[in-house]
Amino acid sequence: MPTTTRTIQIGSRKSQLALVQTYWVQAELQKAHSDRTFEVQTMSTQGDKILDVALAKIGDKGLFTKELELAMIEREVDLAVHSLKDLPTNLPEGLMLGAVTEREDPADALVVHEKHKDKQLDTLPEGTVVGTSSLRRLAQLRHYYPHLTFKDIRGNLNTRLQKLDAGEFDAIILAVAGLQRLGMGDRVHQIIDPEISLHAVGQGALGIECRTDDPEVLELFAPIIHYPTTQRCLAERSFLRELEGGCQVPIGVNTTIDGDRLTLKGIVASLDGQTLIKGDVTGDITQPDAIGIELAHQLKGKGAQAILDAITAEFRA
Ligand SMILES: NCc1[nH]cc(CCC(=O)O)c1CC(=O)O
Repeated sequence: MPTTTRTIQIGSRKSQLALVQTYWVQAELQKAHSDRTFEVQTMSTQGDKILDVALAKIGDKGLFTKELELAMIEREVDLAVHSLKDLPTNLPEGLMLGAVTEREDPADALVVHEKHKDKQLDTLPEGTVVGTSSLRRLAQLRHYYPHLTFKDIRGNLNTRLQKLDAGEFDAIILAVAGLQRLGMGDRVHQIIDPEISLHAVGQGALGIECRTDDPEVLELFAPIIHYPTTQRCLAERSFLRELEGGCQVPIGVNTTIDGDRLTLKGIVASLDGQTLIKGDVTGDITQPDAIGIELAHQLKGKGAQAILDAITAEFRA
């Protein structure tokens, strides 16, 4: 009689979005492995605690993941569910990206105050105040809509929506996926065309992090891994890693699959929105890392490094 089957502990941030995502993974794992028990443990991360400083200034590397990673290394939890976009491309020694689940729409959305409900990005009036904390969104939108005024906004999704509805902002930019997962898909006013703004690396996908030395846990992921999403996200993450950028640099991507070919489009933008360096690479879907590296080299050849160096210098100052 197997009376000592190990209970699998899942770590999660406490934000509403993190909890929805974690409970979804817990339920999927439970469905696939009815003989096992999965428990959720929640914890606050640095990124949840520091709310008064612009994200770009505190340096984002692992801001939302560090406490969870420590808990995994100390074996208090066995896996952690992240918005893949918040998971750094280089993980601590002993931890790995064990699974990527099926992606939601990875695009960004315009969400507007009621008074602008008949407007779109290109019809919002001069001086409209648009809230975003993402340099990537800022740089790309500034390029195409220089008449808009961009202002930093922090806090979880609900806080941001409250600030918008209270009139602190005329509009805000959020990930479509986050709104959909929280059952607020009706707040998506306009899905931003990838021709205007490329999304963040890993946006819309969940990444499950675990210990490299725990095959028992790794095996549990097989039924919830989504292969096309995984290959797309591995290419996106390889591109970002090669450019040595975190999620708070103006780097955007878009990936598509056609048969066994994967196309990765990428952009590196200057903060003022003046310079956009774009490119794309198509390769074999089984070689996502090589595709990402090739695109990074292509964009560096077109001047991307100078933009990234200037941004690093600005935020160190
Ligand atoms: N940086 C915060 C964050 N991390 C993941 C999401 C949304 C869901 C996702 O992209 O998977 C968001 C909010 C947002 O960017 O609007």
